[in-house]
Amino acid sequence: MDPPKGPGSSTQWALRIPLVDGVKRLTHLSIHDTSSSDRTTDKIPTAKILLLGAADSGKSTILKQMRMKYNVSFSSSEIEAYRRLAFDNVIQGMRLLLASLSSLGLNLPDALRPAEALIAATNLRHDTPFPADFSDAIIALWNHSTVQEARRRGRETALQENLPYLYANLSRFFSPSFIPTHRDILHLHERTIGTTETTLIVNGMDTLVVDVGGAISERRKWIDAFADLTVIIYTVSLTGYSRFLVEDPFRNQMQDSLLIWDSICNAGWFRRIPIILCFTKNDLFEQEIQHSNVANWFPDFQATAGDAAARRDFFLFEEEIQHSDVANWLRGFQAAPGDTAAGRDYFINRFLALVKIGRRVLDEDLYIRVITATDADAETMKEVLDLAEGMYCRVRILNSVATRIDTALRSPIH
Ligand SMILES: Nc1nc2c(ncn2[C@@H]2O[C@H](COP(=O)(O)OP(=O)(O)OP(=O)(O)O)[C@@H](O)[C@H]2O)c(=O)[nH]1
Ligand SMILES: [Mg+2]
Repeated sequence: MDPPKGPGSSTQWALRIPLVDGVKRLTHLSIHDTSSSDRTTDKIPTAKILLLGAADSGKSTILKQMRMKYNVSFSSSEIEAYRRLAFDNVIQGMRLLLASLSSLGLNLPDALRPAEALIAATNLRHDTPFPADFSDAIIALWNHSTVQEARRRGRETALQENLPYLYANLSRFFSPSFIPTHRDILHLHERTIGTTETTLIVNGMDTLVVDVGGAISERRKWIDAFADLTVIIYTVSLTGYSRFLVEDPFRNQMQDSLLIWDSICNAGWFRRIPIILCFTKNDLFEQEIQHSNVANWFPDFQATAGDAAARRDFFLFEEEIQHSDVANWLRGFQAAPGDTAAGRDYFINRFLALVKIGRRVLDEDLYIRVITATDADAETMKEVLDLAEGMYCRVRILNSVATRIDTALRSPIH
């Protein structure tokens, strides 16, 4: 019987040589590695999923969704850490807003100066509720028209995007009995430093999920996570088209993500590794595009109908995708400023255009999904997790083939 095709094909398996140290290995699973002494028939295989993408693109949020799906519950110390993170996100967000006022040519009225001073330097101590006297101060600041103007222009100052959610839930946060819900946890932001590894048990199989920090200074560490991959989820924030990097106020987030994608999608290293190209923040994008025209940032936005048709023709030439919904993604369009579908199509098209001819086939080793990563109930989010799970399962099937071959080789010949 032939081994299954795809990410677990025997050729690729044979090529899974460890390239760097520090992560769990799959080498003992190689069906070509019959000399390996530690290979036993009862070893449980490890699939490895890598979350890649620029900062703030939703990698850790997808990891949280995976933890929730596969019942890796949050410990009480993690919940407490998230509670304090909620406070930090609320206060830090307001401090950033206030700090941005002068660069935006705005002034805080004197009446709000005491409130500004109150929140200037505070952290929440372990197991203490949000300080009650902060509540009025922070609400007064948030509701003021100057602060709201700064929030609306937050893209100019790389302001965190979770503030509307946090401030809409403020009264609950200030309750002394506040415990963050899963939904809160999905909306909280903590920059990932270095690499985190989480093991999930998916259908009885260990699945290692590696989440990296997307900030520029973190990217040189990525290489340590590149060995033995089963699947990559590459995240792109759709709202990044009108925003700049926190570390570099002159670098557009979407352009930055396109640059990274260019090197990832065509890299020989990842040649046989399936990629789920995941466009996140669809909910925020739908709001953003209403008042921030894509063409202001990407001037060729209006003139892509011909390109879209050309890309579609190219992909449809691939035999495997007769049935695909690529046409939906890549149809020609007359883009209008607030046209959400046209905006999404445009960016998907920009990413596809970087895939070199013959490198990847849609719906076989390149999957494109648009999601709201903070929405655990959304079908699109569930679909991404199911898609990834399908890929771990292919590894499982391959391992059972490998195990059977191994058992056969070890059996005495009668
Ligand atoms: N509304 C909304 N917020 C999102 C979405 N995806 C991510 N976020 C929020 O964006 C912020 C950043 O998300 P993270 O998952 O921490 O981003 P990351 O890619 O891990 O960022 P780094 O660790 O810095 O590389 C968090 O506050 C998330 O809640 C989405 O689809 N919709
Ligand atoms: Mg992260």
